[in-house]
Amino acid sequence: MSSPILSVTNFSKSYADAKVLDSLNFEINQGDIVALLGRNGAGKSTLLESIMNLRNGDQGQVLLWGNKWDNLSQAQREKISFVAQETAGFEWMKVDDFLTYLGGFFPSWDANYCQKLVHKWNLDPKQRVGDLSGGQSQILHVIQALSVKPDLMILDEPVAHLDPNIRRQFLGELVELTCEIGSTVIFSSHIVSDLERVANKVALLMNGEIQHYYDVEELKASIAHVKISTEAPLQQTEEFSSLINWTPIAGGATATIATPMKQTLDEFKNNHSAHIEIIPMSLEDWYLEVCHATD
Ligand SMILES: Nc1ncnc2c1ncn2[C@@H]1O[C@H](COP(=O)(O)OP(=O)(O)OP(=O)(O)O)[C@@H](O)[C@H]1O
Repeated sequence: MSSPILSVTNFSKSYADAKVLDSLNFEINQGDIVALLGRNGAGKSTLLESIMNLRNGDQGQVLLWGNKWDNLSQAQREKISFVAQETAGFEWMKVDDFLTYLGGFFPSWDANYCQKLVHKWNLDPKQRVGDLSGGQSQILHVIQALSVKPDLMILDEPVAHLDPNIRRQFLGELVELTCEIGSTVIFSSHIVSDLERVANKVALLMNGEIQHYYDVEELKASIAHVKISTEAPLQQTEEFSSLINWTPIAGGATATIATPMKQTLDEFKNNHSAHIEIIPMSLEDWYLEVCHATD
């Protein structure tokens, strides 16, 4: 088994009296593309910035390649890309000068790839960084992150301002990069449909902890809505484990389930003379249901 690239152990972080991260545990292996989900204010940026050593925790530790940040080698640090949610600075520089300047800090910088992305995503190399729109500025920082050809990429809502076309192209670049050089990626996003396209893991941050951490394909295969038709309203039964919700209706019940349930459903059908309809569910539906269940 490969050892984790990132391991966060028992990590807590408060701002004044408000505990945002609460004894959080989290690991990422090489080559994973992890989508970090959570409501506004859940603490996603705090977690990503803590991983980047931009925030001090109250307790616990963050290890990258088994080392605390201070013990990382220069070579390891140079292979980490970070795009913050808010980016500012270098407003006076032209796009191409800005990228050339930053590229100088990273030995693995791929200038040809960088130029290709600038062209592909229609940035004007001679435009001033300060004059870029919100979306263009995000593209610029995403290009910077990709051009490092990093081992580890940490992206805080990298696609929030991108139009759907560029969003899809960017997500494609992420996948290519992980295939090409084995990059590991963690990105936060509110666009759940995107994660189905690229992420192989999904982590849901709630109440200061990673409360759900799944392999995306396994999760997709195990979640479903079920509509159970019986003669009378049906109260929740013990037969179903891992229920996300259960609603009795006039002729039976509707439920959302979260584990492979073929055998349970068959047994239930026989025991209760019920008709069961299984309706596939998107990850977005799953996310909304899980959040709703905790309201
Ligand atoms: N520097 C700070 N000082 C005080 N409180 C802060 C600070 N930074 C963040 N917070 C608070 O911590 C909580 C978590 O914020 P954070 O930005 O990490 O959440 P998030 O999940 O990234 O949110 P969003 O999805 O809205 O970007 C919020 O309640 C926020 O107001």
